[in-house]
Amino acid sequence: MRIGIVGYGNMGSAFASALKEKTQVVVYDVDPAKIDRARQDHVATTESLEFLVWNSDAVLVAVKPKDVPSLLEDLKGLLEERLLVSIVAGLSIEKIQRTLGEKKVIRVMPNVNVLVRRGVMAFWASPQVSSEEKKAFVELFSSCGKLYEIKEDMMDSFTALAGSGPAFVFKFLHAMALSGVMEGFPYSTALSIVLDTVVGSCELLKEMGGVPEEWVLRVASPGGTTVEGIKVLEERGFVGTVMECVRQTSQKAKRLT
Ligand SMILES: NC(=O)C1=CN([C@@H]2O[C@H](COP(=O)(O)OP(=O)(O)OC[C@H]3O[C@@H](n4cnc5c(N)ncnc54)[C@H](OP(=O)(O)O)[C@@H]3O)[C@@H](O)[C@H]2O)C=CC1
Ligand SMILES: O=C(O)[C@@H]1CCC=N1
Repeated sequence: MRIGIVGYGNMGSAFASALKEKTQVVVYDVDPAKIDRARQDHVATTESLEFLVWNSDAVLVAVKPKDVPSLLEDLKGLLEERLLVSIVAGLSIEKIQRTLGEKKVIRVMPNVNVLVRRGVMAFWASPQVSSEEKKAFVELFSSCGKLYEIKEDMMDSFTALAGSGPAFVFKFLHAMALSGVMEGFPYSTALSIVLDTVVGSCELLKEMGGVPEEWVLRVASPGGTTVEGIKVLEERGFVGTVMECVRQTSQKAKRLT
């Protein structure tokens, strides 16, 4: 499955870097600086959308929601039997088909971790996509990380948890690293300590199983240090704040396009 990527920004470049190891990839971007960057990254480029489509089996749409309407108009009439893979947040298959007609569309919600082949992605295919095409898509995109097939009505929730999720994790990492600075460590040392702690905790949970709260109790010794910190998180509504953060993010996805 040859892939043509429209938009070489954060996500287009992440997918290009992962997919070019597995298949033929060509990218197109309206910004000449992005085309230059793609060339520096040794990714094949084109300055023509037509060329990109004609030389692809699947076209990956990686532009911002505001740029989608005009791009879909440009793709109309070009796509023919090719697959359209959209990673645009909040953009339903129905909205895409309203412009393009009943084309083959796979809606994907990835996250930036595709850059290191550890993406967490969900997808949902329109009925026009054959089981062979779906299989080929799954095989290829699995090289970018983990794929979940979910119903389209859960896509906005997935966007909040996994698509935006890395930003929330990075905010937490920064907060912990700053705490380390307050305790007297240089920022870089504090960040390294925090990263190792977070990665180790995730690996422990994945390997040993159980739910996070069980492990909280294993860390928090009776009358010890940890429980003092937990009390502050409880008093300041940490869990509720995170839940509201995900809910607001998910709701925004519904208003995006
Ligand atoms: N960033 C993330 O972590 C995630 C993003 N997404 C989705 O991925 C999509 C892309 O996001 P992101 O990579 O961050 O965006 P970026 O702005 O980094 O990249 C988009 C690129 O597409 C270019 N572009 C705009 N219009 C066109 C066009 N008609 N043809 C070709 N290129 C065009 C833009 O140029 P210019 O800047 O000049 O407009 C820009 O270089 C969004 O729809 C977003 O919802 C999904 C999951 C995660
Ligand atoms: O912030 C956004 O709109 C996109 C979608 C998920 C992550 N970034």
